[in-house]
Amino acid sequence: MLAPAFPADEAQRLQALQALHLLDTEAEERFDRFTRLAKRLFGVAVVSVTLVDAHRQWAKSIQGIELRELPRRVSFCGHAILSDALLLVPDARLDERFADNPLVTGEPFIRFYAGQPLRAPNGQRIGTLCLIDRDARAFGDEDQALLKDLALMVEHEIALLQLATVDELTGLSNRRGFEALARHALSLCGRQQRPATLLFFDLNRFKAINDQFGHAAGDQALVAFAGLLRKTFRESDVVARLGGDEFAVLLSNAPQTELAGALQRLRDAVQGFNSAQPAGGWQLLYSVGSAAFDPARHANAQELLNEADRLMYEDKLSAGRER
Ligand SMILES: Nc1nc2c(ncn2[C@@H]2O[C@H](COP(=O)(O)OP(=O)(O)OP(=O)(O)O)[C@@H](O)[C@H]2O)c(=O)[nH]1
Repeated sequence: MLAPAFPADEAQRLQALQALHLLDTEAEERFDRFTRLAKRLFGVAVVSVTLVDAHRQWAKSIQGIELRELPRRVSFCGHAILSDALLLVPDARLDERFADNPLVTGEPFIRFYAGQPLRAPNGQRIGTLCLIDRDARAFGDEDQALLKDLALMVEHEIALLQLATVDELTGLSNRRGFEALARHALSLCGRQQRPATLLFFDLNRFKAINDQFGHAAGDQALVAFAGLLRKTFRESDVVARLGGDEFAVLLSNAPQTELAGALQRLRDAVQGFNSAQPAGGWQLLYSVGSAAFDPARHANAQELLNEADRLMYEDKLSAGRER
């Protein structure tokens, strides 16, 4: 058996995959309708929209078998993402890469495999739309063209999803993206009894930046603040622009001590940014409210958000009084 190689740009590939926030999410009709359709069109045993993660492949949508996750080592799709072309294996027993693969010699006894790579909006190959069957079979030009078309439609769906959940200006999650990710993170923290904290940020005197320096400068300030948030918090924290000059960060599994450290790092980073601004230029100022998640008090992410918003407002009032 030949374990799949790692693409030369694996780090960027994984980054593109993670930015989509699709891994370990619930099944969704928008993808299931494609796998159902493909299963009917091609008459194969299994169809999957598979994502190839660092050490595993994970199915966002799968029909025909309950097998959501497999080690990347034995993955057919791991091979398919190494090129833009369809990977066609008419009979796995006759292919030295797969003949003694445990998925061929044992359950589910794969014989036929066809995997069309799926690309993220930035072009990185993140997974496949793939067909699997327990019988060897031919797959002619027409079938190949049809599978490619379906894969393009799945890519389109992924791009739409990204448009709907990502803030175009800053590249952070937007409010809708934040709500989906926060729901997921909070239910995990609730179940595992791990702490989670929500930070609500609002820029101070932001309107003045727009008024004095123009809208483009206002946009730059939003992008700069987003960059500082991203740099300060962990990859696993949810960082979002909720709208206008409002931002939120959800830290999961972070004890209060770590929170204080992160807030201090942000203050330092913002101060560093401001002192590097030209004299007479605009400055980044912000207020922040922090609310610890308590499943007994917060029924959902919105209630946690409301509390953090209220505390942010108190912070803003006291900053105003100081001025
Ligand atoms: N440049 C730019 N401005 C925006 C964008 N979205 C919202 N705004 C502006 O952001 C401003 C937000 O207003 P406020 O929240 O009152 O701003 P503020 O001056 O920070 O007020 P305080 O929070 O009380 O200090 C409004 O003038 C909006 O027009 C954007 O994407 N780009």
